[in-house]
Amino acid sequence: MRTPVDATATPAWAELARLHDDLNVDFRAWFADDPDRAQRFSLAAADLYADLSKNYLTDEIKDALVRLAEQVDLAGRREAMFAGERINTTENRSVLHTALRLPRDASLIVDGVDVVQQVHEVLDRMYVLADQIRSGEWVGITGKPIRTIVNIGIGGSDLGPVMVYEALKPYQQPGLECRFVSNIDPADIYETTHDVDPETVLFIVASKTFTTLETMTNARMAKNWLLNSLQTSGIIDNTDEARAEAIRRHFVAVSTNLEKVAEFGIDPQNAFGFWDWVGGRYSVDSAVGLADVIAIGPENWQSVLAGFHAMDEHFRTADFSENLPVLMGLLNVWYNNFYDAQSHAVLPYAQYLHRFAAYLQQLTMESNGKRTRWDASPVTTQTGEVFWGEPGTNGQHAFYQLIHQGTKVIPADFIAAVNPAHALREGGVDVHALFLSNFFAQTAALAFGKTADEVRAEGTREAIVEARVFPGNKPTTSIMAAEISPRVVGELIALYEHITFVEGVVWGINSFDQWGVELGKQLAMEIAPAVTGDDEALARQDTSTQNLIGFYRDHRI
Ligand SMILES: O=P(O)(O)OC[C@H]1O[C@H](O)[C@H](O)[C@@H](O)[C@@H]1O
Repeated sequence: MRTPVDATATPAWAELARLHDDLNVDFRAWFADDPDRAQRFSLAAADLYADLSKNYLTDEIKDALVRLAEQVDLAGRREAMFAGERINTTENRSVLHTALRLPRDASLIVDGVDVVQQVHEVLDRMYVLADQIRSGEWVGITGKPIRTIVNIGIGGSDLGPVMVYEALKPYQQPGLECRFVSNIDPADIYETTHDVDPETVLFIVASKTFTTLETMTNARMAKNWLLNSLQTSGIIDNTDEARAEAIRRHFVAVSTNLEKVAEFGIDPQNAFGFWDWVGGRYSVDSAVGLADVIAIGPENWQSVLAGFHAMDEHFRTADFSENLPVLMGLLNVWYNNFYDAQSHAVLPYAQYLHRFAAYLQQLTMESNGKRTRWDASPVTTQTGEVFWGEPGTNGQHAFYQLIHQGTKVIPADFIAAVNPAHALREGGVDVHALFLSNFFAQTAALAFGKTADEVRAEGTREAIVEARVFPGNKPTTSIMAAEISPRVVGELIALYEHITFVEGVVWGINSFDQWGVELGKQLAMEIAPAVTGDDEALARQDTSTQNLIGFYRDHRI
C-alpha cells in the first residue's frame, strides 16, 4: 500500500501558510485594482460556469494550491480511481462510480471483467422496466397500471434518488408518483403509504447490502401490508403461489446482494444489481436511481448519465489550474485548514434543488469525516467539512445573518440556473429574474459589504452605525447553468463527488469507507432488548442509558 503523502509536510503547504499569513483579504481593492479578476478566476466545466473570483484567491495562492495538488499526487490518485485500483483500502475495493456513466462503447476491464458491459446490461433492464411502467404495460395483481412507486431505502439508497427526483420534477411523467421511505420511525412509512392503493403500487427495496435494519424492517412491513390488504379485500387467497405472484407484480429490488433479495422473496427477474465498487453515497447513478429512471424515463436518464460523464472527463483531463472540481476541492482545503472554516454552505437558487444540501451532507461528511489516513496512520490536519444549506431565497430570511455579520468564516457555494422551468410573471415582472437578482446580490453583498461611512451616508443615527456595517470579504463561489436539466443535474453531482475526492487525497484519507456509522448500529441491537423489557440487558447499560430507558418505560402508554 502506498503511504499517503503528508500534505502538511509539502513545500506547497509551507508556501500556503506563508501566503495565508501575508494575505490581507480586501475584495473591494482586489476588484477595483484588477479589472480582469472576475474573468481570470472564472471557468467553464462541461455545461457549468463557475466564478471563483470572490474567494481568498490570488494568482500566487492559486499556483500554490495547484502545486499542493501536484505534491500530494492528485493525478496519480485520480488515475488509480478511474482505473479501478483498490483505493478503498479498508474494504479492499475498487472505487468505480465513474464506470457507471461510461458510454456503451467504452470498455474498462477490472479483474478480468468488462464492467462497462455489466453496467449497460443492468441499465437496459432498468429501461425496459421503466418503459413498461410508464406505458401501463406492467400491471399490478388486478390488472391496473402502476400509479405510485414507493422507494424503500436509506442513506445512499435514499438521499440520491430523492434529490434527483425533486430536481427533475419538470421532466416527470404526469400521473406517476414516487414516494420515499427511509426512517425506521414508523411515522415515515405510515405517512408515506397510508393512502396508497395496493393494486397500483410498486415498491422498490433499495439497499446495497440488503441487510440494513431500517430498510429491511420497512420492506417487511410493506410486504405484510400489501399481502394483508390484498387478502382482506379478497383479491388473493392465502396460498404461496398467490402471495408470490402479488410480490412479483408489486416488488422490485436494487442491491449488490442478490442472494438476500431472493431470500426476501423478490423474483430475481425483478432484481437490479450493482457492484461492491460503488459506494452507497456514490450510487445514485447505479440501479439505485431506478425510481428516477421510471419517473423521468430512459431518455432523460441517459442525459443525466451523460452529464456525469462530461464532468468526469473534465475532472480527468483538464489542467489543474482550469479544473473546477480540483480548484473547488483545493479551495475547501484552503478554508478548512488555513482559515479554520468549520462549515460550508451550499445555497442553490433553484427550488428544484431543495434536497441538494441534504444529499451533499452524506456525500461529503461520510466520505471525509475521518481521523485516520488510508494507511491507518493518524491524519495530520483537520479533515472533513460540515456541509449544510437551504435553497435561496429562503435562507436569506433565516440564517444569512450569521454569514453576513457573524464571526465565522463560512465559504458558500451559490448555484443558479438561467432559465426557469416555469416562466411566471407578476405585475409585468419576470419573477425568475427577480429571484436571480437575489442570487447576484447576495454574493456581491457578502464580498463587498457596506462600510460605516456608507451606512452613515444613509442618515443612520451614530449609535447603530456599527450594527449596520457589513464587513464583506466573505468567500463565495457562484455556479451557473443554462437550466436545471437532467444533464446539468448529473454534472453537479459529479462535480461534488470529485471535489470530495480532491479533499480526501490532500488529507490522505480513504473517502470511500464509513466505519463511523457502525458502533451506533451495534449498540442499538444490544440495547433493543433493554428497551422492550429485558432487565438483565438494562443492567448491562451505563447509568445514563439506564436512566433514559427508565423514562421511556415509565411514560410508555
Ligand atoms: O444501501 P444500504 O446497504 O442499505 O446502506 C444504506 C446506508 O447505510 C449505511 O449505514 C451507510 O452509512 C451508508 O453509506 C449507506 O448508504
